[in-house]
Amino acid sequence: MTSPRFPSATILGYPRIGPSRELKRAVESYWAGKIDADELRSAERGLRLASYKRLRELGLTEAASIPESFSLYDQVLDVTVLLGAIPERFAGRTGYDLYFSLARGNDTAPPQEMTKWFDTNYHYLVPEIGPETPIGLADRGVVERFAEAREAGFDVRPTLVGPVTYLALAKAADGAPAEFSPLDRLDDVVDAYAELLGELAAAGAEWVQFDEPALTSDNLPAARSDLIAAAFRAWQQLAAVDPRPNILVTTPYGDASQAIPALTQTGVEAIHAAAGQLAPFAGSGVDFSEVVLVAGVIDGRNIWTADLGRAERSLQALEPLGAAGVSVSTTTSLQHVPYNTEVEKWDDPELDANLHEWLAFADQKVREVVVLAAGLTEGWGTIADEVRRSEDILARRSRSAGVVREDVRDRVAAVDESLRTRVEYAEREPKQRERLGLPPLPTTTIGSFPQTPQIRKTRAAFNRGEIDEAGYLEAIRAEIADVIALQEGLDVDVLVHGEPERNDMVQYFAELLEGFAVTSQGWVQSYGTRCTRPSILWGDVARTKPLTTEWTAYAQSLTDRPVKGMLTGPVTILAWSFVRDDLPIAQVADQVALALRDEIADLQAGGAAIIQVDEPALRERLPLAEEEHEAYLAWAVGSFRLATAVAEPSTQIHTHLCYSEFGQIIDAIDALDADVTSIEAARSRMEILPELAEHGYVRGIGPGVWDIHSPRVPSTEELTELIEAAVAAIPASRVWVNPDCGLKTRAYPETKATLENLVSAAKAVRGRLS
Ligand code: MET
Ligand SMILES: [Zn+2]
Repeated sequence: MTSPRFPSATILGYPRIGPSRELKRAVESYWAGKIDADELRSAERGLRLASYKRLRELGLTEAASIPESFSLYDQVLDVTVLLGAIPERFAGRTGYDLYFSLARGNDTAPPQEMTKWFDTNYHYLVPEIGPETPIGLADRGVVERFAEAREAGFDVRPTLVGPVTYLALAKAADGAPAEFSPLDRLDDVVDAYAELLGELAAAGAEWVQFDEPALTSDNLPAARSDLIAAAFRAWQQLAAVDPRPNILVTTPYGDASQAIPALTQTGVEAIHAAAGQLAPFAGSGVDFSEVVLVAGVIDGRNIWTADLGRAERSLQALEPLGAAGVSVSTTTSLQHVPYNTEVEKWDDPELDANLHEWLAFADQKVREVVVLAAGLTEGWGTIADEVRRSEDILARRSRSAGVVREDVRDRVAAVDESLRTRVEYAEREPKQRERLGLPPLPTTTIGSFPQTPQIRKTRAAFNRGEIDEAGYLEAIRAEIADVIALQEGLDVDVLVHGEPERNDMVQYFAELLEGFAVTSQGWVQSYGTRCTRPSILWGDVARTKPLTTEWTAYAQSLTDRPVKGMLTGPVTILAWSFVRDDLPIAQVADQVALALRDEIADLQAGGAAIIQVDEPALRERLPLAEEEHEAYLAWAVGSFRLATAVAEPSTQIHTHLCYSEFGQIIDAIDALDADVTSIEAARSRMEILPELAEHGYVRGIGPGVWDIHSPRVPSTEELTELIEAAVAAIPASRVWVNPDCGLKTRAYPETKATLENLVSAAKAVRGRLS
């Protein structure tokens, strides 16, 4: 076999939302009926071509080096449409109507479920596959986009989710037999992909990329060894298709070591993995002589300027493998980082200068890849200046003020187990019961109340300097007063202040703590048209002023009912930020935990009887490799406990988790040692409860009875049933009644109506208990 040439430099994927979120605006305008389908089509096309042009300018000039990684909404949804694997409730729909119905539902059909993509904060739409689901080559978008690019003068590399990963992420369709697994349909998917390969070859595609991150995860329903065996079979079959383009199979996110030997035997021309996972195969006997190794050396998920010297060494370490070729790439798609640091301006001039050189967003990362590829192909001497420059930046970064603070380091070093330990729950419980005097099945909400357009406008006006601080504080106070009055009127037992002062539950804290920077343009797609701006944790974390006490105290001054203090926990603050790479994560987490600990101490001193510390990201960051679970959960749980163990026995600590399949982390949830835990449960109709009961979880639990992801108002009867299901599984004395999550994305009409029903339902069940 002759070894086909793979471009020396590439990336696995590029952000697609648009540098100024143009895609978001176009799609939302289409939904709102402000632009028509033709206008949306031309907006999409414009964005794709602009990306290719930009990537070429940045140095991806070889044929097939630019990935065609655009998606209008989600890359998994794209494959569902490609395969025509459409659940029956969407029958008869086509085009944009079908695509967006699958994503968002319509009058008659609820959307496909959404869940997190591997260990990232990106959400994909879960395919629903049954024994009868149609699967074939139903859509030619991939081929059309290749032709569109070629017509505009770009030789791109079509990129799509691979067959095994697609099915591994699917769930069994409703009504499928119990023993059915979506992976049973692998042959059908492979047939469709084989046909696609033929069409891409006919269109002139030289390379095509298939992403198979499922092969790096132990957290999927199928065992990793089964996934690797399935991939071996699928890729052997696809490699046998003739004619076809050359195939690159990628294995981003987790550790691909287990999958690599099998992939080398399939006949595909190129394999991508992180360089550090490839190098240990030197001398292993695995034969790489027939494959090109596309080595991930630039981290696709962090935002730090790379150490090019280190990257150079990790590329050199691949030489002994004797591969048919080595190319330079990113570890993952760049869809997880913002576009370009150059458009940022940080408010502190010193930080501004520093961060610009310390940070690499997508465009800067493309440059790093291109530089390294030049070193690899033209000799390392040719990039010596760039390597030195990157090393100088890293040296300056490590010496910069605020990166290391002795006071913070000393305090973390002095932490011992006693600081993470409260007295026994058995001792806390009666004290809290007496102090709070709550009825059985107490009602509460998760924290945020609707963020009305009015609040958003006020915040924007404040940020633009159009209203002064006094005016802003007054507006927020008025909002808090309304929310307190509303909850009292509804007869909710434990109140919240509603979080109107928070734009985002992580950014709010990042703005107030030392060691963080927030961006103004650093948008990253979370799902569909939703984007977040992750904060950047660059230095040692310290709390130099209270974070929330003022709002909580004000809210409490308005009512005799308990108002919960409301904080975001250390794991979630880290998970939804870009975290420094120069300090072990466990220490970073403890720094954040100590800052929160001081806040909890202040809230407590101010009289707060209940403090909630949210950890919705606990499950999301569970490492993909099973052998790393224990270490992760140890620091995650440890940091939560360090923050919260400052609470007196009579102070009730709540936590809130959502979006999660809890099974794998039930021990960890227990180990958090919170007095009350609220969890998402409505969508799964309380499925989690028997599991919790079996586990022997003895503290308070608030299974969400209201799915807040849609504006639907559940009836009192429906809510009553769910509460009854809860008290059937768990002793009533421990059950709390609350929604699944915060209400900030909801509007007031459905919020009022549902809370009214929720309080009535709790009272009805309460009445039956006594
Ligand atoms: C994603 S979890 C959200 C928790 C937060 N306290 C809220 O109510 O919005
Ligand atoms: Zn939540």
